[in-house]
Amino acid sequence: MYKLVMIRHGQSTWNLENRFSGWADVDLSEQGVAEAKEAGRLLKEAGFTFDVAHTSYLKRAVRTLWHVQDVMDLMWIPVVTDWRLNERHYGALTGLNKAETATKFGDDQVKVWRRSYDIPPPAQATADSAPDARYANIPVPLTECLKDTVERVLPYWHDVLAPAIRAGNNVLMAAHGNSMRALVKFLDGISDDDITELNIPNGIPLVYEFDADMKPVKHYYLGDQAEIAAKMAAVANQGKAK
Ligand SMILES: O=C(O)[C@@H](CO)OP(=O)(O)O
Repeated sequence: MYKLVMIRHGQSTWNLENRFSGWADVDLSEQGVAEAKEAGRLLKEAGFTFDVAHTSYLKRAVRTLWHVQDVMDLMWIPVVTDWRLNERHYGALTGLNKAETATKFGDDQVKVWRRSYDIPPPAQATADSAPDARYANIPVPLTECLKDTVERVLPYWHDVLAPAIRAGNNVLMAAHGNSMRALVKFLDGISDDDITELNIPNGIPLVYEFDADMKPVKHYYLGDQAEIAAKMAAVANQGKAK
């Protein structure tokens, strides 16, 4: 049985403040650290182990991975970081409070920006003025819709993750709400309309099992299912005016 375990980072400081994060490199909150450790505990308890881990260039995902590795006593495994697992770029919304943005533009508009498949948030006027060495050789976007994110995440799946899993490696991927939505959309064949209702909770391991053709046969979240459902609903509600 081939498996992939994905995990969205634990709560970040900007999740806590309810701000659009995108490519802003914000760290985990105290709760986020606790969620990451608990994810490691659940994975260990359920008997998982990993040969390699993949994560983004953003510290909230990297640090989540570190905590999981630490709790699982797997700090020695190879870790690959890649910008293609980054969160969706939130354009000009980056840093804004989600509820305040909904008060200003309406819940429906914010839902379009957060969850529609092919309508991007307004673009940043210009690229960030301070060049960041990690992005020196990549096409940094000024905004992204989920479709744009799919277009960078899927090559990573086909060229890197799927071959590694198919070769017999136990792979762990620590990433973000929307880079995971991009991969899940593909794996589960979710339509452009239905993907608008999918929300990924922070810090909960999501296990995918595949057949020999790498077609998903089963997926499930590890942990208390009622708590997970509540966390997913909370993510959906972040974009509503208070
Ligand atoms: O702010 C973001 O970058 C993402 C994930 O935290 O938020 P949303 O759930 O609104 O897409």
